[in-house]
Amino acid sequence: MTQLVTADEIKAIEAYTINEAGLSAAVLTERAAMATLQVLAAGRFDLSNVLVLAGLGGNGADGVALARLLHQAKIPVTLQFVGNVNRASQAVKEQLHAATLCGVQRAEKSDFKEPSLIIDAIFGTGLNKDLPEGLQKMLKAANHIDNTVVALDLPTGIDANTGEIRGAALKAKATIAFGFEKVGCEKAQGKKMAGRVIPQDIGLVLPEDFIFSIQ
Ligand SMILES: NC(=O)C1=CN([C@@H]2O[C@H](COP(=O)(O)OP(=O)(O)OC[C@H]3O[C@@H](n4cnc5c(N)ncnc54)[C@H](O)[C@@H]3O)[C@@H](O)[C@H]2O)[C@H](O)CC1
Ligand SMILES: [K+]
Repeated sequence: MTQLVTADEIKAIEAYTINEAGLSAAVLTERAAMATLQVLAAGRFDLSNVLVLAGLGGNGADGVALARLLHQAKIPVTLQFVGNVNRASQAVKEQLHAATLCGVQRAEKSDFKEPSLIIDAIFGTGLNKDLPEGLQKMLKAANHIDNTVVALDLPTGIDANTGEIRGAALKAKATIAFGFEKVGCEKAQGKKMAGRVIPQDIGLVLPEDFIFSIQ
């Protein structure tokens, strides 16, 4: 059975990796994007027209980095932000700068029927309240369209600890879990919404005395 973690645990491990081991968040974001590219390129997904839906925090930064890597690998990809990019984190803005210089195409609004694959990089472990109404409507509409979604870290709208749906959640065919699978992907509606969970190592450093709360 794969090791499961809570949101607090993964945040503590990430903080230790950044603050003690000295690997920056940007390094971890790049590792997450590279690990995702590896999974996508393994042949199980139709990469003929990829749409990356990016949020404004760490999950979004992963998505923008992935869009850059897909573009550099000559895979057709479009990047669409969910939310006002002017309010994005510094990490997202830095990723967007690099992606733009590489020539990554932006979309303001997409028809969710068009893409061969949708990457959910909107919210991850930082989800802390119900999704905004407008986003709830968008996700519920997307769930009714026959498309393939791969979620980064967690399906957007799923609580990392309880697996509950926070207003709405985007149903994924697969979820790429960075470092360790979040326990919410095995609980309540999280299990159904996450699809096949694929844990991927991103080089996190565990404190030597670290004890997982879920054995
Ligand atoms: N921390 C690291 O070193 C790494 C993180 N990775 C990725 O980052 C996310 C976690 O990032 P975080 O910024 O903490 O949270 P989110 O991106 O999930 O959310 C962004 C931001 O949005 C706000 N927010 C939360 N809930 C809501 C809501 N319902 N409505 C509106 N806004 C909301 C809140 O301020 C959040 O901070 C993690 O999942 C990984 O994908 C890297 O992969 C590895 C390194
Ligand atoms: K996500």
